[in-house]
Amino acid sequence: MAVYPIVETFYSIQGEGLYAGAGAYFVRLFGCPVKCPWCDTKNSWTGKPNLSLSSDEIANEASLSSCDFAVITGGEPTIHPLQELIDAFHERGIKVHIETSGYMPKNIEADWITLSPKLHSHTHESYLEAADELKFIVSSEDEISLYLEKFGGYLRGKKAVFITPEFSKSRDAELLNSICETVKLYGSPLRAGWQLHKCFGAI
Ligand SMILES: Nc1nc2[nH]cc(C(=O)O)c2c(=O)[nH]1
Ligand code: SF4
Ligand SMILES: [Mg+2]
Repeated sequence: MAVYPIVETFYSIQGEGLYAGAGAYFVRLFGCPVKCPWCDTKNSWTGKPNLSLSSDEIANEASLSSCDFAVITGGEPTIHPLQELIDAFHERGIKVHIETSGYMPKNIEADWITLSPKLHSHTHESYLEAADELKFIVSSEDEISLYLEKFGGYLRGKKAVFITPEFSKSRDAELLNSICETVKLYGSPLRAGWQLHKCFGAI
């Protein structure tokens, strides 16, 4: 049975994306080769994991909560062999959402895929095609244009494409205004994104 390096597991509300506001069981796996300078979970790739848990141990703990779905995040969770963990959740009737940057080629089947490609890192085509929703994390107006130039060909058919301010810029009036103007200009599937859990003081 696979054992996973864990930063933390917790039951909270999904703070991001189309499922924002729903109860979700989070599994934050350790390790990320992408190393974004503004990463808000640097403890997921610096230092060491806090514990190791098997797929059954993780899914058993989640099944004690009332969650409909688990969110496997990181770090970059897809550097680990995830299918066994996904199957363990499914055996217990829990759906699985994955948060990835698309760093690895897609080799898993999940119920929902949130892809947050990064401008400085390679994004595998397989995730760009399969993702249910996209999330562009932006630090400046220029980055909004760069994301749309680089990934504009993949927006069609997505359930939503969020443009979300990087957390230290989440009160930057100029950047927020640029996000609103971009959404107004292009329309669907673009949406202004936000981190709801941080407004609620949740993890
Ligand atoms: N509440 C909550 N929702 C989240 N959605 C995506 C998260 C992530 O860190 O990937 C996250 C997170 O860290 N907390
Ligand atoms: S891909 Fe995600 S976890 Fe990895 S450094 Fe970037 S923001 Fe942090
Ligand atoms: Mg987070």
